[in-house]
Amino acid sequence: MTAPAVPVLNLREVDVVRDGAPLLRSISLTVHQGEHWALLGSNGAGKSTLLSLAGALVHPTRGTVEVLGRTLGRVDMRELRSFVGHVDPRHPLRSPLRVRNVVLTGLTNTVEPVPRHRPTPDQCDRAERLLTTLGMGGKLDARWPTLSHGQRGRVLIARALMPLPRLLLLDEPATGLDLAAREQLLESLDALRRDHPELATVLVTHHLEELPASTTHAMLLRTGECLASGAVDEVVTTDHITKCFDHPVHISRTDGRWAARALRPPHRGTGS
Ligand SMILES: Nc1ncnc2c1ncn2[C@@H]1O[C@H](COP(=O)(O)OP(=O)(O)OP(=O)(O)O)[C@@H](O)[C@H]1O
Repeated sequence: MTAPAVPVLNLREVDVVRDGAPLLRSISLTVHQGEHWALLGSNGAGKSTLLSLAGALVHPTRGTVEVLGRTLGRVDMRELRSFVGHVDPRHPLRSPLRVRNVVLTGLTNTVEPVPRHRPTPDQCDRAERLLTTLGMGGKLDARWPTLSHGQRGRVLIARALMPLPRLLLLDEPATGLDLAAREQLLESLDALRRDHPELATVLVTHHLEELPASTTHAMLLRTGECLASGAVDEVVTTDHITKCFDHPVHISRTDGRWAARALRPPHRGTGS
């Protein structure tokens, strides 16, 4: 009998308190390889705080957080971080690096290339393959400042994947994208998940329309507490989302994708 795989991420009864304010309360979450979680909730619900725990950027105030089997507080957080892909849409690159070189900075986890670091031919091939999977194969030599927001987002995902992370964290990756760019990004994420079945991902968003069809699980956060968590079709329901956003909405799923529509109060006619 094989031993059960160690979860990629495991939070048990986690509280985060900052300046006396509870940001997360009693959160438990277990993510296994091959699972693709959506973290949903309104502004200030605690999604980014939870993602910071998963990315080994902050410690919990109470409870236990294990990232890739290592317990926060007992490991070198900086080293652990290098095994987690974290896509930050506010990537602070200013120089006109070529796309392939932006992706290679993922190996050193730096914004600019490290002067004496020479990637191997295998690593260069891998950067190209990732960019191709993400639909950027035609832009390998384009310069960073010339890319659109959507193209930058896809390059940053390839960059985060360079060190072969087992966990990829995506903080609102579709924010600010136009319709076509959003759809391309979501298709790229679906393709990535197909090509890397061992990868686990956690994606934060406010918008159900920004969930890739390959999403397998979801957690709903409301003012720092977990409202529902588990298989996506049991969690992303009209009832749960209405409670989560404190607003009456109707949720539908078509061809794998979700849509939310606000319910209006019944129209009162003026006649009779
Ligand atoms: N260092 C801090 N000290 C005090 N409060 C904080 C701190 N960091 C975040 N907060 C507060 O914690 C709450 C949760 O923040 P967080 O960024 O995790 O929410 P979020 O769900 O990601 O929100 P959004 O969707 O708006 O990005 C917010 O009310 C925020 O103002």
